[in-house]
Amino acid sequence: MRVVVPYRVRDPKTRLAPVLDPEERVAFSRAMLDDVLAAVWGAGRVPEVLATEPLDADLPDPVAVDARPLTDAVNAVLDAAGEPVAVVAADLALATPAALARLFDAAGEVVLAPGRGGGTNALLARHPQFRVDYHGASYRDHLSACETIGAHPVTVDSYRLGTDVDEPADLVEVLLHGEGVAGEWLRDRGFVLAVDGGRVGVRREGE
Ligand SMILES: Nc1nc2c(ncn2[C@@H]2O[C@H](COP(=O)(O)OP(=O)(O)OP(=O)(O)O)[C@@H](O)[C@H]2O)c(=O)[nH]1
Ligand SMILES: C[C@H](OP(=O)(O)O)C(=O)O
Repeated sequence: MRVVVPYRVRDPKTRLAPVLDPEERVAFSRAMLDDVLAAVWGAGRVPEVLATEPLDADLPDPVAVDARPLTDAVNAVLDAAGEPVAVVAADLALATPAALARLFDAAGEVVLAPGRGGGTNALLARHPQFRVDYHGASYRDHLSACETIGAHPVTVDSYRLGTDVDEPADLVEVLLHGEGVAGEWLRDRGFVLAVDGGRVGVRREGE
């Protein structure tokens, strides 16, 4: 089984622009990538980064470069793989080896780990005809794709795999549940939990 981690190098995490400047979004995105890669290694697998352009820093992991949009780049891997392929998003800052093992070890022709808001945060394609269709309600689209090819989808119900960091509100989860460098990165830059009555958010000290 291969494990592919797609990663958008330039101008990542634009939905975090309200709280991070462009340079910070690059650095935070990279911290989350490092956490995901460490979790894949910890699960006993070798992660293959699928980057939109060459990464400027050396990585112990194989890096392939494909500038095509996410869906096309991942489907090109599936077209050529000839073996099961897991795809794990690089913004799963809560991913742990144990959480990923639930995906990697799950039985099924197509295993899906949905994210909040309808996305597909991670998947494992064993069925040779399965192809991805990311963005929008991709989880629903992937279920439909399974029906079209006659594959039985299995869903991994995981809080850690279900938490992709897209919006400022998601930073709460990283501060509370992250076990890697992304949480440290936020704390080092003054991000703290802000509890106001029944609401939990984040604020940046000094702001
Ligand atoms: N290889 C590749 N990876 C991508 C591409 N778009 C997104 N990704 C990665 O896929 C994961 C989920 O995508 P998004 O949540 O949309 O990440 P993003 O595009 O940086 O975030 P936004 O700018 O807020 O949409 C992230 O880890 C991205 O790095 C792409 O076009 N190619
Ligand atoms: C990869 C994509 O992420 P989103 O754009 O939904 O955050 C998806 O989950 O389909």
